[in-house]
Amino acid sequence: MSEAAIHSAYPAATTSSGVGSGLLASLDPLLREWLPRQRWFAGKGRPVTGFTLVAATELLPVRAKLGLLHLLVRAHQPVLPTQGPGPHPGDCYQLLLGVREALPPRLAPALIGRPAEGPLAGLTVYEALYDPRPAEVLLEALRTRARVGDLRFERDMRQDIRAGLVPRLVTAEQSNSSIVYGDTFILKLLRRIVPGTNPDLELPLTLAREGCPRVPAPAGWLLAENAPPDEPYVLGVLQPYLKGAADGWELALRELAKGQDFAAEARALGRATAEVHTALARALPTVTLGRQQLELLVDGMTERLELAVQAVPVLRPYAPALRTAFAALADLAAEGRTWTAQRIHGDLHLGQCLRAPDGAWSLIDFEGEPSKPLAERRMPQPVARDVAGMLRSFDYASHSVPRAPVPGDGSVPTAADWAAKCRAAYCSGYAEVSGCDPRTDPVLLRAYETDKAVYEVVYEARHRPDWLPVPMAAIRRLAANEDLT
Ligand SMILES: Nc1ncnc2c1ncn2[C@@H]1O[C@H](COP(=O)(O)OP(=O)(O)O)[C@@H](O)[C@H]1O
Ligand SMILES: O=P(O)(O)O[C@H]1O[C@H](CO)[C@@H](O[C@H]2O[C@H](CO)[C@@H](O)[C@H](O)[C@H]2O)[C@H](O)[C@H]1O
Repeated sequence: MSEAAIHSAYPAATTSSGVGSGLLASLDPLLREWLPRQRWFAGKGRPVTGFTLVAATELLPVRAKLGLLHLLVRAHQPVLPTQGPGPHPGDCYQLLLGVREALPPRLAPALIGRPAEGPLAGLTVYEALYDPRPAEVLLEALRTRARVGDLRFERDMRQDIRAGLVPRLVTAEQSNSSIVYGDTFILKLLRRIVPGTNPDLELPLTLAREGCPRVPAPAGWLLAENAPPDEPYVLGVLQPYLKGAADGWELALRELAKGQDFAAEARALGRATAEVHTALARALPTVTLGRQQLELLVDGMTERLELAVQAVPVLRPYAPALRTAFAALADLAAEGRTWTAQRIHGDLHLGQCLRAPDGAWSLIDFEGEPSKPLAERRMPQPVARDVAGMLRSFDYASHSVPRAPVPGDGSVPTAADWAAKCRAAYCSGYAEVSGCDPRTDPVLLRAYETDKAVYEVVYEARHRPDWLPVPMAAIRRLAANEDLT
């Protein structure tokens, strides 16, 4: 499809235009009900009290047989005491809405509703990504570098993107939404949108330029320009699809269930992590963290702990002991220790690692912790933070597979043995490539593992309460200062 065939009717950033507000008013009651049910909705547990339209673009005309609306919508919610001082404008979400007269039965699960009034009155509105046709429009727009209103579709011309690749929506649990095209490319559409350079595009582009093969090189990307406050929004990234790849989490659970160890893969993962870190340190600035910076880092960890205690009160009894892990780091800084910081992945765990059928590992999803401000996610940090994320993940895996009771005579490895072996192998692999074994800095590692476990407690309480016992078990061990490596 040519750019001309993609129709743009609404002016971009239609916050105050008559069409824009009429459109949102008609969608408001439907979105209030539908949005909080989505896996990627970040404001769970608080009602949505209203919406503001940030931008609306008509990718296919809504009065045609099939309409496609691209919306950036700010959802307003009551502010939590833990959110600190404002302003709190509400989270901005990217929505792709299909519009038809009636939904064919195969699209029934995608239904959002039928607006009673406004420009869409009498039509059926649904989640467009379930529908192949709108998904095709997105790929075609990337392929042809279309510009529609303020939407800018870009691509790397060195990668061949064939026309007509068949789309399918990824149904796995994720924080955003992804579409696979013909088992060749995968398009991740970010859901909670923040202005500015998004590391999910920035870091894979940087690594591709560095020739690092551990990350699929972006083939296309979608931006919104001129969105307030005048910084582009990164809305999506197209990357080569690693066909037949399995993620580290699936593989680890499979091996655990069979009673097999995972040390060889853990070592390969350590090597892959170090390759990525080494390339990032080459390409982007590194800084030295001295006493002052360390104090800020430790303050951040401590503050996150305090907020977590308020949000998830079962943490409270462990808080004093957990604080000592952070204080020990501050003590080292006070003695004059310094650390190097660089750009890192920021939310590394087994689910972010894909093993191709040939055994090669790739890292994906460089968005960082989605709940953190973008500026914080893009700050140089010690590599120990990513390492700690992976170490936590081996622990998560070992606690997630129900196993028959083990004899206790050492003949069958316990979950703890399994995780310990993975941890050691991962650190050895990391050291083989980087020349630096993360275990030689146990205070830093412990502080980051504690910080991560605290994050996980909040994450699980909010998104998957059944999983809460997994990070809580780690919290108990970290608080008891048990040897983790
Ligand atoms: N390049 C890729 N090749 C194959 N599968 C991928 C690729 N990138 C992501 N995936 C799969 O897509 C899903 C979502 O990817 P991810 O980037 O982690 O999204 P999110 O940030 O929404 O969690 C994961 O299940 C992952 O395994
Ligand atoms: O992959 P995302 O960017 O969506 O990351 C978030 O969700 C993860 C869960 O899907 C969560 O990871 C936690 O659970 C994993 C098992 O499902 C485990 O491997 C990780 O170690 C654990 O942290 C992640 O923290 C969150 O940011």
